[in-house]
Amino acid sequence: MDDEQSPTATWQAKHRELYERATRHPFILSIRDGTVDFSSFKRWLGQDYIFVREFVPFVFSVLLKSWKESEIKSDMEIIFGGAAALSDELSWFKNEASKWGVDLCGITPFTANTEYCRFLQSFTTLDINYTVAATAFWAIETVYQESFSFCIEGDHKTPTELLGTCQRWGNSDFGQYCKSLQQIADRCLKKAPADVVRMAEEVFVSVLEHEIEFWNMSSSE
Ligand SMILES: Cc1ncc(CN)c(N)n1
Repeated sequence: MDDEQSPTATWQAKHRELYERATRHPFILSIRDGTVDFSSFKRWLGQDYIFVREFVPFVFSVLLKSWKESEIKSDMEIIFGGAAALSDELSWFKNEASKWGVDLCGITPFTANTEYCRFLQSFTTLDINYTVAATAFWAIETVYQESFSFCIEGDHKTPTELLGTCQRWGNSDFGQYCKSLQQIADRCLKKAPADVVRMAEEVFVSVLEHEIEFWNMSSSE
């Protein structure tokens, strides 16, 4: 797709500074240069497990909206693929937590996580349309894809213990999946009325802000 006609690519350029703060956060840079504090990684792991549990109903609500509102059948299949993968993802968190000695039952969500989860919940209502929800979904997945793929690209010094985590979201299949979500969002945005496009852009910015806060929370004491 031509970038000039892609609303999502236009926003990535327009909000470049914020976008870089979300996808090149110091926490991610510390993984890539090998200086990461493992206690920060463990904090991220426990908090992200809580987030992903909340992400499940969010993704299924996007799936439901696509079934109701999209005339393109492949949308549902792509989103269902993402939804189905979440079961494996939760198992991965449990496995990883036991490797790192993180007790997932004893974790209290930090404020940044609670606020992000509340934001996710706000999309599950019927009045939020498919275009806006699909844009949020694309943005959430893409921040992780761009962040973690950077940790395994080029001349990285990512610790061996963290390579599996980085590959989970940084692998090329996940990158392709994010591109498919971007195409869905772009197609919907191109035919959406101006107020919906405006709302979707606000949602894109909010996702970036929540992601930055999530990294901040993970990397601070
Ligand atoms: C905070 C956050 N953002 C995105 C993802 C990718 N699903 C995640 N696991 N956690």
